[in-house]
Amino acid sequence: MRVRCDTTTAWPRLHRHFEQRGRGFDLRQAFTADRARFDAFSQEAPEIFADLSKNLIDREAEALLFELARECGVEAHRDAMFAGERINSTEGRAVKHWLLRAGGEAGEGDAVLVRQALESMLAYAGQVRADAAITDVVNIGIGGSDLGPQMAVAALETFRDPGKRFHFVSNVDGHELAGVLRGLKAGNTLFLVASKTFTTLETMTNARSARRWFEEQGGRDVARHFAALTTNVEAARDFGITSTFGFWDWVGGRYSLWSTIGLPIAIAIGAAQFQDLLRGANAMDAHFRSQPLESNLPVRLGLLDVWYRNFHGFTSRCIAPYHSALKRLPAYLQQLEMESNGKRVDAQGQPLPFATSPVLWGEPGTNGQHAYFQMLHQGTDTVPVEFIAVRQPAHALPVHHELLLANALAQAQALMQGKPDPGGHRHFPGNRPSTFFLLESLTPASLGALLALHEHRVFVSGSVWGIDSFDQWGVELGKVLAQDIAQRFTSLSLNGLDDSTAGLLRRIHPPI
Ligand SMILES: O=P(O)(O)OC[C@H]1O[C@H](O)[C@H](O)[C@@H](O)[C@@H]1O
Repeated sequence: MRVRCDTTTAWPRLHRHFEQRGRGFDLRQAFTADRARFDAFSQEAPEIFADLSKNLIDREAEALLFELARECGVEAHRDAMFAGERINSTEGRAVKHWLLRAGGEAGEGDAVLVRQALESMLAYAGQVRADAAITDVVNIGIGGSDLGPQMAVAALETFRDPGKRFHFVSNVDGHELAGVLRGLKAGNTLFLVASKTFTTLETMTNARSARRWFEEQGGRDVARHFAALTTNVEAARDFGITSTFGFWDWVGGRYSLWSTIGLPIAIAIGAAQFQDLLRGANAMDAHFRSQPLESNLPVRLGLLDVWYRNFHGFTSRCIAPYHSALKRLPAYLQQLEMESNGKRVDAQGQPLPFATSPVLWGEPGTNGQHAYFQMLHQGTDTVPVEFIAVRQPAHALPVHHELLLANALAQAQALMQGKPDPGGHRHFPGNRPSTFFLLESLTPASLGALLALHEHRVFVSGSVWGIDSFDQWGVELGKVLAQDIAQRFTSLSLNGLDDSTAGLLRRIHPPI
């Protein structure tokens, strides 16, 4: 039974605790008063060590948050997801992306389908890897059919087949596709058309243009040069693609990199490494399913997110990966969190009287330090920062890695400690919160664990808020209106349009 957070007994107690101890909380004093704070607020999880101690939270608040989670039924909700119940209630669907990485276990039903789909995808990836004529792989997809694979292929660059280049075309903006096509030869290119629904305007437009280009370039064998990754295999066949790799409606788009949507990753890193990616995620699934709330990293993070959003009132979170290969991680996490929890009603459609998803944003460090960290240190808003650092570099350049890690540590330290200066401009208030994630090295397994950690953390806050984290109705209206406006380019009609849209359209398309 799901219980919305604001109807629990823990909720008003958290409010009271925040007024008494949370609002004026001082990190520096907290460390002085509690020599065990680092240990109490550190958490080991598969592949990841997390230091939560530099956050504006005390043990009492965290204890109340665990009570909140219990009252909200977060554990039962989690178990319902892992039992395959239709917890995506507004779409009437189960949520089983975790099954895609449950690997190897004897199973039946969907588990068998998963294994077959994975085997055929990995076999195909192997063929492509062995095919020296294919030098360029172009993934055409958007949203979940782009962000996950693009992020992972970049993150795992050191594991990549050096004989192939990877391109990601997502935008309907023809500049993107045209720019990629310019450098390609039809005979050496494999296009992967990635779309869960196989109806998405951007992807279908790009796929049609890619096929036209392929034919115009004298490309023949469409079967060899195009593959489709989709739940709508029939539509892919109608499009003329015979190499199709299916998945299921119980895999949400933003949770789909573990499915056949992960084919570009599998081509890039090979079957064994792709299996490691799944294994790492699976280890985090096991942690999330089995650890008591008090030592459960996704739970601790998800509850901290609730504490910050609903009590401290923080509106955003900065993602600072101190690893340049994680450059697409902030964009990936934006979709994961903001599309999942950017909701203003609960699962029953009732308006929520409290805030939900924060804004996520960020860039790799140290670059961000020379751009917007000014605001993080001295701006008027408090923005919790999440550092992601990797202990072992994958290069042999001396000096760089120590400097990189020193900077990550120093920024977290500076945010917390601050620096008094009566002069004003040089004053750093400090007491600015951060979380520090440390991976031993950036591998398929640690990446898998990091991503699953974030999936489950988003699950936890969404669960406390009582929302359906697995639908995305908010993306529909713009799609419908875009079709209407696109038709006006030929109908030349402004009927029924608001004055601003009509005025702009007249400027863009003068005959209207
Ligand atoms: O994979 P597709 O069906 O093409 O969907 C691609 C993306 O577009 C949709 O509008 C949703 O906002 C995303 O959740 C989805 O990942």
